[in-house]
Amino acid sequence: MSTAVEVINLSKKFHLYQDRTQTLKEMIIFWNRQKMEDFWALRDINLSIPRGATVGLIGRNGSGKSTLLKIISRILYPTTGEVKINGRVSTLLELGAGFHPDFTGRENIFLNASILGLSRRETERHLRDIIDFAELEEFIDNPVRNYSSGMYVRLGFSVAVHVDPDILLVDEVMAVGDLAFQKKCLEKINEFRRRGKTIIFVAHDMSLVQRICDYVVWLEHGEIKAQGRPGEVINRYLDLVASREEERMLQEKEKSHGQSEWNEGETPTDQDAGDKHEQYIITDQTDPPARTNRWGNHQVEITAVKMFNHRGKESYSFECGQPATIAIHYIMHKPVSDLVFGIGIFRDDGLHCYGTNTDIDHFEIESLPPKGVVECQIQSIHFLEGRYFLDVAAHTKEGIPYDYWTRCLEFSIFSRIKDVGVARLEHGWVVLGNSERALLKNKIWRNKEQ
Ligand SMILES: Nc1ncnc2c1ncn2[C@@H]1O[C@H](COP(=O)(O)OP(=O)(O)OP(=O)(O)O)[C@@H](O)[C@H]1O
Repeated sequence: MSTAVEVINLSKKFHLYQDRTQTLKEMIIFWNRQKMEDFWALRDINLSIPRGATVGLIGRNGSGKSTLLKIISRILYPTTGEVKINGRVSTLLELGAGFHPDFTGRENIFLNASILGLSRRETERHLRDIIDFAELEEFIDNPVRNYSSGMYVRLGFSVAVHVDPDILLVDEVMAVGDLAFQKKCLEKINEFRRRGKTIIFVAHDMSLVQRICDYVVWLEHGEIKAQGRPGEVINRYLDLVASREEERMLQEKEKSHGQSEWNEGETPTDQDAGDKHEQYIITDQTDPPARTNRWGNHQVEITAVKMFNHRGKESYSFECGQPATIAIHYIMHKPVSDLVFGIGIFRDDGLHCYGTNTDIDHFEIESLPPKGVVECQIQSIHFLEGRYFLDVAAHTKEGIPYDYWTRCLEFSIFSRIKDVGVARLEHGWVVLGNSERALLKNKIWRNKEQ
């Protein structure tokens, strides 16, 4: 198979100017003393992309993906190394690149197409298709400075695909368009794949990369961390993202540790507790409480709350569907007979996602040591990707709080699948013909009768 793009020992250095002057006077005096630092955005990249491959460039912000794409499309030049290209390249980089804001959409089509190597006559031949694909008929003679970001991206994508390139380079612009346009872009990309074109695109949406790429290159600090089949590379990348997130959450928890502890003398009364509870519920409708909040009569005190992952390691970052354990450490200052432990999980926009307690779950607490740990063991935490907050409480069966602790900790969920909503429902899909459907109905009906 012949090679479409070959990147050989490529590195790119930027000069970063550290301008420390504060005033005009300082600028004039120190104009030639600006401190300049070298920054290597890419280091020793070697890649060989075969013709017809769809390649995803992944990596965290600032890892060098766009810089690599710009060098391949000859917008930037490498500091060392070289790029060999086999075929006509069309690029869709950041929003509005290659557009003049004062020109109309129509004028920009000609400008953009000429940058991408099309003659005026060729552009005229494709003009109708470009406008139709971009769905900009009504606005095509307006200056593009009046366009929305979605309109910009539609026009840019439309030109980029209609110049009939051999190699299509797309930075993460698809995320800007609406769902209908994203679908159209994907159809076009799939059509390109069928026609054996080479596509290199930058994406943060791993499910998209998984779906359409044959090959993935993962950049980290300007170097290739891994490359190969999408499943393997994406899993390694997501594992690293998850472990960094876990570290961050642990550090944040350590930082906030102690902030929510209450002082002996400040223990609120039951009356205060009732008031605060009400306050909390009201705030919860629109804006979750910004800080942790505690109240109760302190006969049973929650001394610490921790979360653990499926390996039993303390963790505040979980993959959707994995087990999670909430451990509530308590001390009983006075023996109590009707103790209930509860949890509440809130999304960062305040949505109450789940709540339960030992009473609802009919978990009878018969003899409780004066000091111990109660664990809520969740088999699969099915919330979708996002930030969540945990409330824990020890209270009587009537709901009188011994210790009620809102937002006692924050945790995050990440997911390799991009379904939407609040929680993942375990499900499957089947396709049935009409006769099978009828059989199935009969079966369900018979089952009901039994
Ligand atoms: N013209 C420039 N001058 C100086 N530094 C630059 C320039 N362009 C990019 N950089 C730096 O190079 C690094 C890589 O940037 P690049 O845009 O390639 O990253 P990226 O992986 O595409 O990030 P993102 O996912 O946020 O788009 C960043 O630290 C960025 O600040």
